[in-house]
Amino acid sequence: MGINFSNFVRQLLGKKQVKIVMVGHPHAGKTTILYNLKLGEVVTTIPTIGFNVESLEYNTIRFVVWDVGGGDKFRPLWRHYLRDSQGIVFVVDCEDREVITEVWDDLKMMLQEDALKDVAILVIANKQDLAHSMSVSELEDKLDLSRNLPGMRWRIQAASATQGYGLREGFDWLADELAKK
Ligand SMILES: Nc1nc2c(ncn2[C@@H]2O[C@H](COP(=O)(O)OP(=O)(O)OP(=O)(O)O)[C@@H](O)[C@H]2O)c(=O)[nH]1
Ligand SMILES: [Mg+2]
Repeated sequence: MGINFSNFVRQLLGKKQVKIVMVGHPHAGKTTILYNLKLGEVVTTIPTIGFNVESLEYNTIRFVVWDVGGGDKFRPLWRHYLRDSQGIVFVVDCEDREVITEVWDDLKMMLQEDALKDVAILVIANKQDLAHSMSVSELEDKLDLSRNLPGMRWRIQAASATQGYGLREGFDWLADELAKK
């Protein structure tokens, strides 16, 4: 029979639900991304105090996406949000070449935790619509993901949350990776 048993059970029980946590520097575009994917439109945002959480439906998966404020006050709390997540979306404002290192150093430390060794990491190289933004290859050099995340699943996706491109491709990759487990 061609039917896979776990898919069959899933059809009976409903979609597989996974927790995704979106982190990044303040102003990187996390909330804009969340609501673009949820509502299909660009909403006016204010800096997130605490978090927003929304569910997004994919074919066989329901993402529960936590968009956590990037401000200094909230960054120490990322670790708690990340703890039981299956996917991490790291959003980078590619127009800003200075701030990335500091946030990446924090996140790299958190990713050392054993509980996170199986997470899939989607890096959104956001604000590609701006003339002087870093390209994907420049960002890849800066983050040095192969060296910093040995053995982990990751992808860098060029995107513009305000223009609406790149987001679907990135989250499709995440859904494919997480459907495998
Ligand atoms: N040009 C451009 N602007 C963007 C893009 N994505 C987001 N923005 C703008 O960047 C600003 C900050 O976006 P937010 O989504 O609030 O950023 P955030 O990462 O949620 O910030 P915090 O909640 O403070 O952590 C807003 O003015 C957005 O319209 C993009 O792809 N291109
Ligand atoms: Mg926000």
